[in-house]
This record gives sequence, C-alpha cells and structure tokens, in this order.
Amino acid sequence: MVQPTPQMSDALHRRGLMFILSSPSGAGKTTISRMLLDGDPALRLSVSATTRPMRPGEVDGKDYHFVTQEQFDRMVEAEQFLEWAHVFSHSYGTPKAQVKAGLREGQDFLFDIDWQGTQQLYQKLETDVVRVFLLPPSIDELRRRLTGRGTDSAEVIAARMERARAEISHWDGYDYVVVNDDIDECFAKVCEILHAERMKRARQTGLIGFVRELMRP
Ligand SMILES: Nc1ncnc2c1ncn2[C@@H]1O[C@H](COP(=O)(O)OP(=O)(O)OP(=O)(O)O)[C@@H](O)[C@H]1O
Ligand SMILES: Nc1nc2c(ncn2[C@@H]2O[C@H](COP(=O)(O)O)[C@@H](O)[C@H]2O)c(=O)[nH]1
Repeated sequence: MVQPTPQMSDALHRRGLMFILSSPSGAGKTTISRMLLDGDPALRLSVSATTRPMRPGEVDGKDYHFVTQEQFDRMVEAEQFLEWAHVFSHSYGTPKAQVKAGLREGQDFLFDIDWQGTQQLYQKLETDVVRVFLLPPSIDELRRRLTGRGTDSAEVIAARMERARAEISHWDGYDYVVVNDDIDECFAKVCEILHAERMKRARQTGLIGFVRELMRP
C-alpha cells in the first residue's frame, strides 16, 4: 500500500476550545446547544453536575449528572470542579476531569453555564474560552418560552423571570451577544462564531515552525 507523503502542515495542531453559551433562563441556550451538538460531532458537551430535580425527558449522565447536595459538597471538597455556583436555589458545577485532558488533545467543549461559572472559567483558562451570550427578543417572549416549555411550575417560572433582568445585566462580560429571535438565524450566527474561533492563530500549535519552513529560502 502506498503511504501518504508527510506534509509540513501535518505538524499543525489545535488546542481545544471552551465554547460557553449563557443567557437568562428560557432564552434558548439548551435548544441551540442541542442543535450544535447534533450538527457537529467534533463538539462535546461538558456535562455539569447539579442538585436540581430531573425534568421530564432529561437523562442522567447526558443532560446533567444529577447528584444529592451531599455528593455535590463532597465533590467541591475534593476540588473536582473547574467552577461551580448556586443558581435558582440549586448547586451546579463543571467537573474538571473530562475537560482538562480533552483540551490538550484538541477536543472542543460546549458549556451551558451561567455568568458566575463563565467568570470563573475565564479567570482560570482565559485563552481557551469563547463566551457567547444569548438574549431573548423581548421580556414577554422570554415568559412565553418558559411557560410554553411546560417543564416548570408557575413558582419556578416566576423565580426565573424575577432573575432575568439580573442575568441580562452580565451581557458585557461576554465576547459575543446574539439575539435569539428566529432560531435558525441564531443558530447560523452561533455556528459562524464557533467556526471562526476554531481558526484563530493563537489556538494553532506548530504554526511558527510551519511558517518558518514555508519562508525558508
Ligand atoms: N428562537 C426561538 N423561538 C421560539 N421558541 C424558542 C426559541 N428558542 C428556544 N425556544 C423555546 O423556548 C423554550 C426555552 O428554551 P431552552 O430550554 O433552550 O432555554 P434555556 O435558555 O436553555 O433555559 P434554561 O436556562 O432554563 O435551561 C423551549 O421550549 C424552546 O423550544
Ligand atoms: N455556573 C454553572 N451554571 C450552570 C451549570 N450548569 C448549568 N448552569 C446554569 O444553571 C441555570 C439553570 O439551568 P437549568 O438547566 O436548571 O435550567 C442555567 O443558566 C444554566 O446555564 C454549571 O455547571 N455551572
């Protein structure tokens, strides 16, 4: 069998990136996340641990690792989280193990986390992080989406609406802000951001050597 000739460009590698989607509850980040994951096998969801109850249709280990408060506290104690926060009276955290090794191997991760987690990840791993904030087209539409989803009680919806303005106030801690009005348009914009970020010079390892080779007289 004929072996392919090694190319100089074979030495080019890319470190994985951490693609973060945040928004007020109900603006659509889970929907956009699912579309991204369905269409992009190179992207992997960072599955968070949470103490909140499972919603209908959610799968343990796929949507979240559903844990008790005691289990969560033990994970905090053992420093097993890259970041964690209290959101809507429950605890949520990003397990460290899968992400750190994956990034080194060029694996891209998607994070559906809030602004507190975003700040923590940015402080720790700034150059790997891409921060995208989704906004709803209006507050009334946000309420309609939360109600229409049909997964939360009236009290839970009221609490999430109450927090929406506070969540939105963190919009300027993000690299990109996208309004999720038409879902397909929003998805297309988020895809463009991801594709462009993957090509950033700073993420390419081996590029200096490759360019030097190209420039050799
Ligand atoms: N562009 C859109 N137009 C109409 N409905 C939408 C749009 N985007 C999402 N939705 C719907 O709005 C509801 C809330 O969306 P989703 O669950 O993705 O929000 P979320 O930001 O992940 O909320 P949470 O933070 O509570 O998990 C869902 O029923 C979803 O189908
Ligand atoms: N800081 C973190 N926030 C997280 C994490 N996982 C999810 N979240 C955020 O919590 C709220 C509520 O989520 P829901 O699934 O209960 O509706 C939402 O803003 C998520 O983005 C995490 O690991 N860390």
